[in-house]
Amino acid sequence: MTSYENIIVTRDRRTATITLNRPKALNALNEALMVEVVEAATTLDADRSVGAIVITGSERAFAAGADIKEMAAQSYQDMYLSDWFTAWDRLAAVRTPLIAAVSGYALGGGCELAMICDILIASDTAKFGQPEITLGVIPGIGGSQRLTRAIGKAKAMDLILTGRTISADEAERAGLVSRVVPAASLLAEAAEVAHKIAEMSLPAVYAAKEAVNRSFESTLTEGILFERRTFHATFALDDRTEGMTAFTEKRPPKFTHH
Ligand SMILES: CC(C)=CC(=O)SCCNC(=O)CCNC(=O)[C@H](O)C(C)(C)COP(=O)(O)OP(=O)(O)OC[C@H]1O[C@@H](n2cnc3c(N)ncnc32)[C@H](O)[C@@H]1OP(=O)(O)O
Repeated sequence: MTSYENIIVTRDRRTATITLNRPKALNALNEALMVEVVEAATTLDADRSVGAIVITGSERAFAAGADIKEMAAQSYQDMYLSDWFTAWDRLAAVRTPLIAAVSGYALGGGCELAMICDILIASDTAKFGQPEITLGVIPGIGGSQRLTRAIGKAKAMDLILTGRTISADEAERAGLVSRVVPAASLLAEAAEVAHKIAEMSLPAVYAAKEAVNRSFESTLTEGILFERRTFHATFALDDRTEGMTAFTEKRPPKFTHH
């Protein structure tokens, strides 16, 4: 496994965990950290023995946002010519399910990173927000789009225009978070979810993730057709035969991920 400066990557059975590790800066997302997260996630995504990836931070901060100190000296030309933040699109293209395990601050880019993930598990200490407006800028890693799709226009406008921070409970009520757990059990809960997903048929999991994500990109009619055709395609899988046979034989399935 590659060694990294700003993240730690660990493996456990068919799952992996990427831990953001810039504690002195509350895991602020500088360019180096961004490149490392994207490289680690795409490498794990290409490894068929990995069925789910957890992304987490520390107890105090998942990530306190994009690195303000790094951005402060940048000009418009720097941002535009380098297409700053475009690397995060490669994380969004990862096919392996991504589970964000969020404790403490998930602000600005930190909240946006969590929203790129497929399942967002928060500890009861988590705080979410898009405070970019307080810096004279706006979200830049998809916050205005993903937050609005997750919690609706009224609430997204409230957070993005005022920069206010919300608790884990408010985030769960708003639909941003899949579940809220005590801080002490956050990583165990995320690992359990990851292991459960990783036991499923990998191609069926990829197909399910793709179908859900398609709902954000298409009309209802197109999305339903995409789902139906993808469902039909699962009948080509050995795992589909195994799953249905195992059910009729009243035993757990043994998926081979084919
Ligand atoms: C612009 C786009 C597109 C996206 C963005 O994400 S912009 C950033 C959005 N995030 C923020 O505005 C949050 C900034 N951070 C804070 O408001 C506070 O740090 C806090 C409320 C999260 C925590 O406050 P606390 O008093 O507990 O801790 P600090 O002493 O303020 O922070 C510790 C240490 O971390 C550095 N830090 C924190 N956040 C960032 C950041 N986003 N970028 C760079 N550095 C950050 C902070 O400066 C301090 O380090 P020093 O002691 O060395 O100054």
